[in-house]
Amino acid sequence: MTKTLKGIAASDGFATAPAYLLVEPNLSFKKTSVSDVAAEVQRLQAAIKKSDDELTTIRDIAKNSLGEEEAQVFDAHKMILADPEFTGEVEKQIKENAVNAEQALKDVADKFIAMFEAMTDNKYMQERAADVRDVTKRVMSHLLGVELPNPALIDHEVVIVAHDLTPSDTAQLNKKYVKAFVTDVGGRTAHSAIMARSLEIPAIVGTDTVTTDIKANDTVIIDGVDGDVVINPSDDDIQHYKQLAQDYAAEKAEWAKLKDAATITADGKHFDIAANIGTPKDLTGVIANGAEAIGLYRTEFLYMDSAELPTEEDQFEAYKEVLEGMAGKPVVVRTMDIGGDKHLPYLPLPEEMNPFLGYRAIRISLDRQDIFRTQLRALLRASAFGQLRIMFPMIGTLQEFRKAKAILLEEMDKLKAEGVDYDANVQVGIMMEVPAAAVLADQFAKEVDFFSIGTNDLIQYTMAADRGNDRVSYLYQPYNPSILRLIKYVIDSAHKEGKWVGMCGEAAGDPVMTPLLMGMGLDEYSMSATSILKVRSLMKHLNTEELKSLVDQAVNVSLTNDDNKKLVSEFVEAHKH
Ligand SMILES: C=C(OP(=O)(O)O)C(=O)O
Ligand SMILES: [Mg+2]
Repeated sequence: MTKTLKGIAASDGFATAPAYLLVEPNLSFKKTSVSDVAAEVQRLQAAIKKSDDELTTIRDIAKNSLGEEEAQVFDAHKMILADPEFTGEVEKQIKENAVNAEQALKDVADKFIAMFEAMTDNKYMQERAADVRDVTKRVMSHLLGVELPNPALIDHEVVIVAHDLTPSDTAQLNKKYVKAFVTDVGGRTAHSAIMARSLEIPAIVGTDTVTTDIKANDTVIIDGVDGDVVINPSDDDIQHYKQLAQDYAAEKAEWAKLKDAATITADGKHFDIAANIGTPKDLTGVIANGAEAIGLYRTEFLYMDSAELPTEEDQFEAYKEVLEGMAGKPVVVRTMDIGGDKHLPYLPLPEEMNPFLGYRAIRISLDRQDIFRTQLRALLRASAFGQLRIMFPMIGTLQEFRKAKAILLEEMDKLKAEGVDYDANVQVGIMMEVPAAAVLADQFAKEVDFFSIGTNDLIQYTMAADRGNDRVSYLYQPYNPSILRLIKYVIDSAHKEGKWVGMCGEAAGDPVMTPLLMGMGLDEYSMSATSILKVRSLMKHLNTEELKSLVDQAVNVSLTNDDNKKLVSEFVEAHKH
C-alpha cells in the first residue's frame, strides 16, 4: 500500500528507485554447544572464505572509485582473515570448548580488540582494533546468514535509506547508482545535506521513521523540493512525479542559459555569486554552473578524506589546484573546521556533552599550532598561484582573531626568510557565525579584510537550536527579524569600514533570502554550485533600491519568520521586473 512520509527537503530534485537500506544489521546470537565440532569448523571456514571473496570485490570497487590508497584498508582486513593467530585461534576455541563458531569468534575478537585498544602508546596498533571489529562483523554476518549493507557494492540505481549519514558515508556514495537518500534524522544545514546538494542528488532528512516504514527494495519516490517520500507509489503517483521531474529539468535548462552571464540586477548593480566547495573535485560543478568566485572552501574535508594528517605538500597541491582551476578568480579558503559533526579518525577528540559548543575549528587550530601552521604554510605557498583569501572559522573574540593572524604573519616571515613566494597582500577574513562576534562586528570590521556570514552556525547559536536535530528544526529561522537584524548589522558595520561582506551559510542560496540580502547590500553570495543559476536568474529581475523598503519592513515591522517569508514572496510577486 502506498504511504507518504514528510521530511525536511535537504537537496532539490526528484528520484524514483528501489530502496537500499543502509542500517546496522542484527548480528545477535546465542551461545550453544556443538557435538559435531568438525562441521562447525567447516562452517567457520566457509564464512571466512565468503568474507574474503567479498573483500576482494569491495577492494576492486574501492580502488576504482576512491583510489589505491583508500583500497588498502581492505588488504589489512584480508590479512586478519588469513592470520592463524586470529582465525586459527577461533578454530581452536571451537574444538576445545565445543561451542558454536559465533561464540568462539566473538571471544577471540574481544580479546584482540582489548589487546589493541590497550596499546595507548602506539596509535597505529590501537587503530587495528577497528579493523578487527570490521572483519569480525563481516564473518559474523556470513555465519548468521545476515546481509551486511555494502554501499560500495551497489551496482544498480537505488535510493539509500538510513537512520543518519555521516559526512564520510555521504562522501562514499556513488552518484551513478545512488539516485537520492532519505534519513530518519538530520537537518537542512547538517553536513550530509550540504554534501548532497554539492553531489546534486535529491535528499530528504528528518523523517523520523523512514527506516522502519520502508523495506529493502520497496519502490520509493523522493521529492527533494517539498520533502515528500512516497513509498510503494501507485502508477498515478509515478506519472505525477515523472511530470514534476520533467518540469524541474526544464526550469533548470532555462537557468542554464545564464551560465556565462554576470550577475546584474534589474537596476544594473553587480553582485558576486560564488560557490561553496569541499574538495578540488567540486570544481567541475563550480565551473559548469558559472560561479564568479569560490566563497568557501571547507578544507576539513581534505583532512577527513585522508588516513592521517595531510602533509603540507598534499595541502599545497589541493589549494593550488583550486586556485589554478579558478583562473585568477577569488578563492576564499577556510582553515580547518573539525569538531561539531565533523571528525577525524586519527585525531580523537574527547567525548563532549555539546560538541557544537566545544573543541572545534579555530579553537583546535590555536591549541594544535603544529596542525595550524602546516595548513597556513601550504595556503601561503599556494597564494602565489591565484587570488587566495584566507578565512578563520568560529571566531568569537577579537583575541582569537589577533592570535590566528599573528601566527599567519609569523609563517609569512619564515617563508620570506626561506625565499619562498607568496602573496604578501593576501586578504584575511573571518566567518561571522558566533553571535558574540556578530554583535561586535563594528570592532572586528576595523581589523579584518572581510566577513563571510555563516548562517548555519549563526542561526543555530542565536536560536540555541542544534542544526542537525530535526526536533528543533522549526527554529532554523533565517527570516526571523532577530537573525535579519544581526545580518544587517554585520553588513552595515563592514561597509562603514570599507570592507566587503559575503555569506556562505546555506541561507545565501535561499531564494527567499536573496531579495532581503540584496536590499541590505550583501556583496558576495556563496552557495552550493547547484543553486547559483536559480539565484542569478532571480537577481536579474529585482531592483535593489526597491528592496530597501522590504528590508525595512522585515527588520522593523514583521514579527516572525513566517511573516517575513510571506512578505518577501508577495513583494517579489509585485516587483518582479
Ligand atoms: C558556512 C558555515 O560553515 P559550516 O556549515 O561548515 O559550519 C556556516 O556555519 O554557515
Ligand atoms: Mg559554520
